Amino acid sequence: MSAMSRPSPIIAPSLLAADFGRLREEVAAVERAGAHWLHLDVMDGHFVPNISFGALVLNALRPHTRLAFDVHLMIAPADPYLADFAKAGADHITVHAEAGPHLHRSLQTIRALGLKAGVAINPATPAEAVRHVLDLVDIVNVMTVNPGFGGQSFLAGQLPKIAELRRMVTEAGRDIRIETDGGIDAASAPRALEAGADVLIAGSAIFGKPDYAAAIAALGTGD
Ligand SMILES: O=C(CO)[C@@H](O)[C@H](O)COP(=O)(O)O
Ligand SMILES: [Fe+2]
Repeated sequence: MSAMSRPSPIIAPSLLAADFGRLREEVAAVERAGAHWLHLDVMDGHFVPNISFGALVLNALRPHTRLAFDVHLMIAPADPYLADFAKAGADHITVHAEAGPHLHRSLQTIRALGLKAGVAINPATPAEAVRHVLDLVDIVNVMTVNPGFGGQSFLAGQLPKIAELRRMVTEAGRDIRIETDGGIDAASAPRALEAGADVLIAGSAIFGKPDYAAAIAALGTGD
């Protein structure tokens, strides 16, 4: 699809790259700058080698923004915490296919909580891993870095997987968003969109820039 005919992507700034001493202001700033969703990376120091923040931070931010909270759980197991994140204000909860032990059950639980359900897959995980849960998901998150840290380089080898997932989603005939997560900047964004992603998650490429609105515009248009 050409850039001309492609619909505008959803832009989801990743809070992981924000100034943690000024989270409320940072969220307000990306909302003013035109962000569509806020991506919240929850890390447990076990499933991934880093610890970020948990439901208390979502709860504290929830009254201060209308942005949808797109919560990316990099925790294992996730199930004992799903209700906490729902209560704290998550709109979407994404769990990793690799986090186990029962992906199908985790997705059922998220839906039963009344939220949009997402599945994320690591770079080494094939697209096929999500085929049998496509009837339960609203979002597929394709990790374009190894999860755990912001500021890593985009793994272009994941582009064929994004394209394969786009074909699978089209065949499934369901309205499922495909996120590309990690290393997204003005150079990689158009490649991910061309492959079939429709949600761009970006931390450093937005919060690392002085002008958030310009940074968001640069991702959406590839300028
Ligand atoms: O889930 C993750 C990392 O595990 C991402 O959401 C990153 O936070 C994206 O950061 P950048 O690569 O855009 O800096
Ligand atoms: Fe993420």
